[in-house]
Amino acid sequence: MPLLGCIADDFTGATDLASTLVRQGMRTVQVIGVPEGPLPEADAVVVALKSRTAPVADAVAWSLAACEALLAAGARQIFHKYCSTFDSTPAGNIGPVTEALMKRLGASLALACPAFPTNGRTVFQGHLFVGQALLNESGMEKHPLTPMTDANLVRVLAAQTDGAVGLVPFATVDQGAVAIRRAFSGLQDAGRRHAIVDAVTDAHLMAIGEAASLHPLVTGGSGVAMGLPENFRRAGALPPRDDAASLPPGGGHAAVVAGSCSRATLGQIGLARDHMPTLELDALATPDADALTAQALAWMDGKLGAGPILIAASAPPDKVAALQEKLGREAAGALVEDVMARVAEALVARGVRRLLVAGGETSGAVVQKLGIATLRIGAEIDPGVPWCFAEDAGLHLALKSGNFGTRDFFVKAFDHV
Ligand SMILES: Nc1ncnc2c1ncn2[C@@H]1O[C@H](COP(=O)(O)OP(=O)(O)O)[C@@H](O)[C@H]1O
Ligand SMILES: O=C(O)[C@@H](O)C(=O)COP(=O)(O)O
Repeated sequence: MPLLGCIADDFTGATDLASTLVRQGMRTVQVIGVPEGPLPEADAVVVALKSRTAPVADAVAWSLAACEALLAAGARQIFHKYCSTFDSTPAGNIGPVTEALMKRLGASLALACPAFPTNGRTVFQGHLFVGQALLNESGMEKHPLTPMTDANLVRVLAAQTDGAVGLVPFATVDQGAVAIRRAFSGLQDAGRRHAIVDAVTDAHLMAIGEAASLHPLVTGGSGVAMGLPENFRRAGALPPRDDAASLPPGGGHAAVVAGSCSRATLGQIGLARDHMPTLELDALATPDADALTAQALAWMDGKLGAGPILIAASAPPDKVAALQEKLGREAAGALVEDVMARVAEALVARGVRRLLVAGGETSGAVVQKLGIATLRIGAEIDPGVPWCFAEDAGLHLALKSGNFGTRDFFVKAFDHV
């Protein structure tokens, strides 16, 4: 019976969260899509949805169905995981999904904290920073699907929900769990339904987690989940675990599939070009899924075996914008996702058993195409990106958030499996 039931709005985010929970001593399993049968035995179950950019009604319906399955399995607390860069549109989906879960769980206030200090995401006076830059000057303002043009999270969340949004500021968070809990009560009394919570350090995240021990719903990035396992340990519900991150040894061919257009991923591709056979598909020159897939299939034959290979569709903002102008934002994304999913399927059919996918939506498309049902979580390559094992497919998978990982990530990742 899981103690913590988690609903993640994309697949890289789900492995990021699962990895955090494993590090904090919870046996954690990631389930792909709304669970249909009985849930695997674990301390925490993370349901990975591809709901970040889905229509609001779909995102709400899938999240509620996932919540239902987690509650039926016995989960005592629900965690709604979204991106540490608060990726969303004015329509949602962070606000509407949170509201729907609050109603289902009878929660009168939900905290919202995307901070992930280890990866440079901090929240101060309600403003989200990526490194030293405000969110809207971090490159995220050019994201292909969820451009983030405002760093003021109180304002961003308020645009997505009718529920009033308040702030628990740094000065309160820095005083610890008791002060934070008092601030939650104050906001609730003042009629707020949502509380953006500042956090600059892991100690802040631990204190926020402690203050939320009795909240039926917690929302945020993987960082704020860090403080939740300790609540269960304190209550005597979570025994010590020491084998949480072991996976079977990896083998077979190795490949990277990249569909993220983030600054970090573009840099990683730039470095990997000098280290592995690399194909860069040009979706703008060939805006046709069948033709792009055929190019990739023709190229990969004969390349597999000696070491990892890389196939990328990633492009800089001007080329992404040009393709979107031609096809529309969603159609452009969907076209490239379809190509990358078919490329991944072909790679696996040719013996790839260690597959690294860059990009959240891209990972969702790939994992769905491969028909994977569950993932076991292993050790991290870099913060937020673990190797995982898909038992049903006999496949090691790493799902890299576009923004995560050092510049040599694609090269070093295969030393870890
Ligand atoms: N050359 C391109 N032109 C337009 N869109 C692209 C291109 N390459 C990738 N994309 C799309 O950009 C989106 C990137 O999102 P995602 O995979 O979530 O990456 P990230 O993790 O960086 O957010 C996907 O929908 C992908 O299909
Ligand atoms: O919280 C994060 O930053 C990640 O876990 C995440 O959600 C990544 O999303 P993508 O950048 O779309 O991969």
